[in-house]
Amino acid sequence: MDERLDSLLAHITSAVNVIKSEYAKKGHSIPSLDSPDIRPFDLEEPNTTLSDAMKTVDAACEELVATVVNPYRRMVDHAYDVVKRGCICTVIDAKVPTHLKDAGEKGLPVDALSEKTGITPAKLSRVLRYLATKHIFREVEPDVFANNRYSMLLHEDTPVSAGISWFNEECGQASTRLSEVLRHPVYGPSDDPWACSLGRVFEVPEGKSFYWVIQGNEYREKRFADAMLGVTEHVAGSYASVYPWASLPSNTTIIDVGGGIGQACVKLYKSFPNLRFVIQDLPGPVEKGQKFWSQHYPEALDSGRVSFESFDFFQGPPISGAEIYYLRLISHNWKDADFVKILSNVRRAMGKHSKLLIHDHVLPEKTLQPAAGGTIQGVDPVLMNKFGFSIDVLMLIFSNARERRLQDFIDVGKRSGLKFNELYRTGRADIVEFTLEN
Ligand SMILES: C[S@@+](CC[C@H](N)C(=O)[O-])C[C@H]1O[C@@H](n2cnc3c(N)ncnc32)[C@H](O)[C@@H]1O
Repeated sequence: MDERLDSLLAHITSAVNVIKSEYAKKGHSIPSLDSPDIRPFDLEEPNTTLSDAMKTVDAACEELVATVVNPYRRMVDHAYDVVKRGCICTVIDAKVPTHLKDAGEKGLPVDALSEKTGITPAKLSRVLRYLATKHIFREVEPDVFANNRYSMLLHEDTPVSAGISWFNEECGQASTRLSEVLRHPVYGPSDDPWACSLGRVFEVPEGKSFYWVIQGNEYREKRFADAMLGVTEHVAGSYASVYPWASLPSNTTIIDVGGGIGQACVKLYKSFPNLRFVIQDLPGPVEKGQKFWSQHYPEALDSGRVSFESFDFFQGPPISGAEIYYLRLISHNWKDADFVKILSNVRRAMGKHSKLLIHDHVLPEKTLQPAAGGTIQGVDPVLMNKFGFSIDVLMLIFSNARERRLQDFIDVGKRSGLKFNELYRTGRADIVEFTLEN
């Protein structure tokens, strides 16, 4: 056991040195937790070296803690996650990070925050103090709180806050039903989206999915679109730099299938003038997407480089004959049979030279086997293989679907008449490229 502990400590030290040197290349040190300012790598795409080092620290510290602390205490700590969830919901709903923004590093006394939020000072103080112990907010002096690097992400203007609010409310409620649903004689064995935990919480009718819950509900639809803006960027990895977008010919058209409000296209639009984009989704997201782009990038719509078109990927193919069909974070929402329907519809639109890109988590074949990739020297492959499993279970809760291994993607591709071409590792969700089988 001592050997494993020594190895974990060595991995942590070496990975932290990699992180320090990546910041140093940008002329910075690793930002202090107290700083609410935006720092390098907060917004830009992480490179794979940095993201592998961060993953290593994350997984190694978790294993280290699990090894050395009292298991009883640790298990109870896991149960205390419900406390964290309740407190995070409270500060988002009461807009605490927004109220603290102008107060800067000095922060605000809890009495002043109480006036703004309507929450009793003594109770608000306990919520904020607990979160401060988890490095979300800072207690500057007794009963005076300030934003820090983490609480700033919960500010109402950040898409991350919409994502967390969505996670906490819709997925949070659904997760409390997981045990009951998995043991239910009808819902348990089913792999239909309506029969999952979230489906049962929101009474989704047979044949429908989570998207039925939000369709036409202005608040839920907008929050989901905003959530995807922040959450999907976080899981997308270095997709703009890893895939050879720049080498695609001028005027290459990307069809972003189920592209929401076109969030994945923003970065590509800004970085690659050779690309044009058609974002296809259900009517609600399409309408919100048109609004979003006309507000932030009107020239994209005016020039015709970005356009929107409603469609239902179960009912028919997207626009035909484009060079690239791009499906980001679509596959993990659907069971194999449904995903094959979607892919088969996309295949009908593809030409001889079209490529189809599935951008989603690619799970390791086995968690306890060396991962493919791992770009930092001395990286422990077993530590690197721990990621992707929380979102896999989230998909079970959310839609009875799952994350897939590379072989699973190759199999569903084959069933849809598609041939696997190449895997592009991005450090988070990866890109799997297919072409037509014949
Ligand atoms: C998890 S989101 C991913 C959005 C976007 N691709 C991204 O990566 O940010 C799934 C998207 O699939 C869309 N979608 C769900 N059902 C659909 C359907 N039947 N036809 C077309 N789009 C659909 C949703 O509206 C949503 O925008």
